[in-house]
Amino acid sequence: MEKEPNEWGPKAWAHLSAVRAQSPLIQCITNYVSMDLVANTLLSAGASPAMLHTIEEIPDFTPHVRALYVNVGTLSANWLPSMKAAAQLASQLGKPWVLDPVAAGASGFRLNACLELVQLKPTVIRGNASEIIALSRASVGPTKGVDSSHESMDAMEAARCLAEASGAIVAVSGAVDIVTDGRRVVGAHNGVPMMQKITATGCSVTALIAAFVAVDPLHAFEATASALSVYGIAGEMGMSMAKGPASLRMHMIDCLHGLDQAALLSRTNITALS
Ligand SMILES: Nc1ncnc2c1ncn2[C@@H]1O[C@H](COP(=O)(O)OP(=O)(O)OP(=O)(O)O)[C@@H](O)[C@H]1O
Ligand SMILES: Cc1ncsc1CCO
Ligand SMILES: [Mg+2]
Repeated sequence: MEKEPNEWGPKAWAHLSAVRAQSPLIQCITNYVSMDLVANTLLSAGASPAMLHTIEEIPDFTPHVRALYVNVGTLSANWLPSMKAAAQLASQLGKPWVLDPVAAGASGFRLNACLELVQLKPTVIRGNASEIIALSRASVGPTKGVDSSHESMDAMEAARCLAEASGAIVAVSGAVDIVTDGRRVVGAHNGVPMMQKITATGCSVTALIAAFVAVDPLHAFEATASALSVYGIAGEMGMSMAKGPASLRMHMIDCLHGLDQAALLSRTNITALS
């Protein structure tokens, strides 16, 4: 899609600059597969990651973080109480927290856990299309007008309903990343398909959303779209040097770290979808 110059480039630059200037501390309760890439993505963006998940540490540590990230990728029964305790504390303290409902529909246990976490008022929920459709169906029932066989259209409607019902900003990643608050819908058109061939790029962009929301908690919708676009730009720039997924992973971290204002302004591609 043709890129439209609009106010989003300067917004995304302001968010990335604020993360670099403030280095917000982000607590990550994430899956074993993603821990390394999530921490390195946050560091390369200028944020400060801390992978603490033991329930005994939450009362001391969570009050000091700027945002919390919860990801259910390798969920087990003994981790769920930590996730819920940290989310509840973040909500009580007015700190933003972001949920990644990995494989939400894979089992009853996982779906129930995600529904319980949604009850604790995440600021943002980011998943792929099937995760958001599964979570939305389980929370609000089948979405109306789902006569489309096009997954991204279904996902947009599911995201809108989930956002309305939960009060969260909902983001769906894909060829075009969709972001909605239940009323507004924007699409972030950056990124390359090869990003899907690296495990935990989705987990990592959700962590980046947490860092962007940490520095602009009153504009979580804008911060979420900015983070998705910035991560996509790192993918595009990294792809020009990559030989395959493994080198793309490395180049994405380098490009996120080195991303300058000119490249970001010329590449940010966020448009209204409604
Ligand atoms: N077809 C595509 N074209 C461009 N970018 C894409 C495409 N598909 C995904 N992406 C980008 O890849 C990143 C990961 O999104 P994806 O939808 O693969 O997440 P995910 O399924 O949750 O991944 P994981 O669970 O492995 O972390 C996002 O930044 C998204 O914008
Ligand atoms: C592969 C995988 N399995 C559980 S979590 C995870 C990382 C991507 O979400
Ligand atoms: Mg995922």
